[in-house]
Amino acid sequence: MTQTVAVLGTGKIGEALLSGMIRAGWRAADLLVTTRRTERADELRNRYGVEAVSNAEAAKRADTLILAVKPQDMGKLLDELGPHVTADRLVISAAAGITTSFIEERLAAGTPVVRVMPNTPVLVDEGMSVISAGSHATGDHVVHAEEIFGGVGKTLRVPESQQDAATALSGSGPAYFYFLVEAMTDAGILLGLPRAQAHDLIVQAAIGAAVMLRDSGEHPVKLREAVTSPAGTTISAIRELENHGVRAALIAALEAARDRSRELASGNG
Ligand SMILES: NC(=O)C1=CN([C@@H]2O[C@H](COP(=O)(O)OP(=O)(O)OC[C@H]3O[C@@H](n4cnc5c(N)ncnc54)[C@H](O)[C@@H]3O)[C@@H](O)[C@H]2O)C=CC1
Ligand SMILES: O=C(O)[C@@H]1CCC=N1
Repeated sequence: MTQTVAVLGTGKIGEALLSGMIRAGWRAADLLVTTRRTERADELRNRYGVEAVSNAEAAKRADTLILAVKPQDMGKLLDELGPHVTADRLVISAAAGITTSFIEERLAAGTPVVRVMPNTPVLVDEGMSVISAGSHATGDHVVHAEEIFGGVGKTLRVPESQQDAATALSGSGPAYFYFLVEAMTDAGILLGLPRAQAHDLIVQAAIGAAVMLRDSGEHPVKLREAVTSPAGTTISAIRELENHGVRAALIAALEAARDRSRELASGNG
């Protein structure tokens, strides 16, 4: 049976997902998008050949609705969708913080809702999407969400109580690595390297380290120890990282992201 999937609120993550679904073999004819601005709708139509419709139209025509608006816009979107979404639709939310119960309360009784926290590497099919079922979602609904998000990376099921933590680690995760690359590139410049060269060296170190983390099966401590020669360069750097509390800073940063995700649950921001 052909399934129609609509992305509601096709901004950064909505478009990343849409482009990934098309790469994964979804037909543009089976995809719908909604946007707030008509210029954005035209852009998406031209770029992907998908039809842009109103939220109400998407609710009528699509079997699966992926809500990709900001948490602060979710209440308004659900007010708009409420009268049009029947309980035979599957609603998937990608919004940080917003709980499945927040959505269930605003839609027809019994509507299945699945909460997913993806991240931007879905753009290169290396995404991580963390998935939780709401109270009316069945195993089949979760499998359907896994089919959609699994086309653009890995998926992981967690209880919804862990979603705010997963958002801090994985949803926001890529930003921390970009931040590190940016800071390390600055260090390269301080040490006298041209910016472009410093950037390339750090990016390749990051890719090499990431592939080793993924493929070697070794604990990160072991991998770090293999780089850290006695009385060598690496240990001098590690001592400075510890002196400056980088480990504690990262723990505090991720805790703050988790707390912010909890705050967003109200939909008020
Ligand atoms: N950017 C990221 O890395 C990730 C974002 N998310 C979640 O995805 C959601 C969207 O985030 P971004 O894509 O970064 O934001 P964004 O601002 O780029 O996209 C949101 C889009 O929704 C549109 N929109 C708002 N209200 C609408 C309505 N009533 N009807 C139709 N369109 C509407 C906006 O015009 C905008 O284009 C957020 O809830 C965020 O928590 C989740 C994982 C990762
Ligand atoms: O920063 C945010 O709120 C969104 C959710 C996870 C990544 N970006």
